[in-house]
Amino acid sequence: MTAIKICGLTREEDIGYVNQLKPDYVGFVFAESKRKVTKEKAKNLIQGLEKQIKTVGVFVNTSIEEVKEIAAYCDLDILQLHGEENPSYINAFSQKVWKSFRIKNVDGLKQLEKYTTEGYLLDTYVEGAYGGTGKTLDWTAIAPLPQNKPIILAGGLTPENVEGAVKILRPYAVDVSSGVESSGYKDYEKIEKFIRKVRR
Ligand SMILES: O=C(O)c1ccccc1N[C@@H]1O[C@H](COP(=O)(O)O)[C@@H](O)[C@H]1O
Repeated sequence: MTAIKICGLTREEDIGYVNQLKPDYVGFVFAESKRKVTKEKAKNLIQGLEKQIKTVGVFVNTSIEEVKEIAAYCDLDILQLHGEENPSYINAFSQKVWKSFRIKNVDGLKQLEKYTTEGYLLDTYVEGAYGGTGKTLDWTAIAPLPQNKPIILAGGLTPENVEGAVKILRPYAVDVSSGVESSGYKDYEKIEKFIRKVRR
């Protein structure tokens, strides 16, 4: 079954939503973003999270020392590196790493070959932005995905389009932030629908 990550949790309400709906992973953004949380806030939210839900910290070109400090402080399970981190950078951590790749077209998939990592996250290339844009990839243009790598599909997924994306690309996991928000906050109904569409 395709795993699900709900990214960009910022409030105690959000923790209540995911504890009920049980995605496999939830994400906390430590990079510059409208969803950015401090390590203290993230730790506090994580303390209220059901133990079976894995935690992912999202970082963009942060120093190794700072990522290590936040990961240990919040006891993160996975580090999602969403900037220009190079292949040697990702070997610095004891946690599992998901490296993000911003994809313009099928040629963008060549970047994955340079990295050996636990997960390969594909996000839509948007000029001047690192992620969380809500912009959708052209999935048919990048199909079929490399079968020898765990791919996490991200970028503009919504409760309406996720089923089609999974059918076309069969990723290991799907990752959503903007598509399950209303007025800038996580929306219970949208998260419920997103998870139902993936798992049915
Ligand atoms: O969510 C953010 O604000 C963010 C900021 C900087 C880097 C990554 C970010 N989020 C990740 O972006 C993708 C796509 O999100 P969306 O569904 O298109 O909004 C996803 O992997 C988020 O984890």
